[in-house]
Amino acid sequence: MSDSPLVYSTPLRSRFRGLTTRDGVLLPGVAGWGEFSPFWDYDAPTSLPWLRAALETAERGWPRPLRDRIPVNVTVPAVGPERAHEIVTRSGGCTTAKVKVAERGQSLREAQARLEAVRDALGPAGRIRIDANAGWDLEEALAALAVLDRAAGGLEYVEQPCPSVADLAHVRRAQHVPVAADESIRRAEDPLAVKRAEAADIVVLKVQPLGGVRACLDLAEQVELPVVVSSALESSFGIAAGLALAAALPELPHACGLATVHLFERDAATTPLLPTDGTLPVLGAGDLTPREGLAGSVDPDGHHPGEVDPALRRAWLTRLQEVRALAGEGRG
Ligand SMILES: O=C(O)CCC(=O)c1ccccc1C(=O)O
Ligand SMILES: [Mg+2]
Repeated sequence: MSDSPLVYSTPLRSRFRGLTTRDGVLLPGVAGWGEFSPFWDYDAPTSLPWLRAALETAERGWPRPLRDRIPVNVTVPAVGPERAHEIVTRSGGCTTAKVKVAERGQSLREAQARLEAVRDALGPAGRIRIDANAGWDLEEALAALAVLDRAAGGLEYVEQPCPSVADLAHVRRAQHVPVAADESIRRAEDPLAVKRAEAADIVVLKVQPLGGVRACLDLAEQVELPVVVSSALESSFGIAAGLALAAALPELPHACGLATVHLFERDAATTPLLPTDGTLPVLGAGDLTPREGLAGSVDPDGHHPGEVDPALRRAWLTRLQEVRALAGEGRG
């Protein structure tokens, strides 16, 4: 195993979270390669749990799994109905779809058409959940949910309809679609506020933003609500950590949001974690191998003709150093 960090970078097949590319670092360790890929708009303190998660994977590995395959949802970005239909049809057998709604600059009609297309592709037995990424106020959420629940032929749940915990609680009481909390957990000072306010039926947990598999297991135990493990739009290395969490949870009643590697044009691993029969396999921390292209072989002139822009590679190594320095302070 190489002993220096590797940087990956890939175009996305569809715009996602306003992004058209995704990149990150793989950190080597005795247990395997850990992914560190905080979004570029996150500062060093916000990126600290992401580093803890990467170091857990690289140095310690993961707790013992209780299951060996994890049911996953196909993730449908805020695309047009034809593309949405195609994504679901080519999902690798997923019977649950998670559809992005409340996209800035789009109308409710566009979300409605997307949901109709997804229902058509899934058939009547499929499950459909939506993610509004906190894009609605309370009034908009209630109006949109009535329309979208009908367009989807029934919703499994709505993820983060509104920004505030108080509004999540209100949405939950005012209509029948169950509510899942995402940003209210991973971006909150106090992730247990959701539980105290009875603001959600389900919590979405993400390994990197929440500081690792073990930190998420602790949180799941405290919050006492069903968990859906989801991706932070990571390469297969980050996804494998999510699968390890899903595999270690005492109960897993819902499909997880870990089938996002299809959104990458190039994964960072030699064997991408794409679903078959609607599930992904649970791996060990050392089971994935970085693709050759990431290393960027050094030619005799000292140039790096690898696929990753040298300036991007330097930017990641600088960022890694910054967050590592912060982690060191915390310990001292
Ligand atoms: O849950 C999924 O199916 C995919 C993951 C996903 O939607 C996501 C990916 C990156 C950043 C935020 C989110 C989100 O759930 O809001
Ligand atoms: Mg979400």
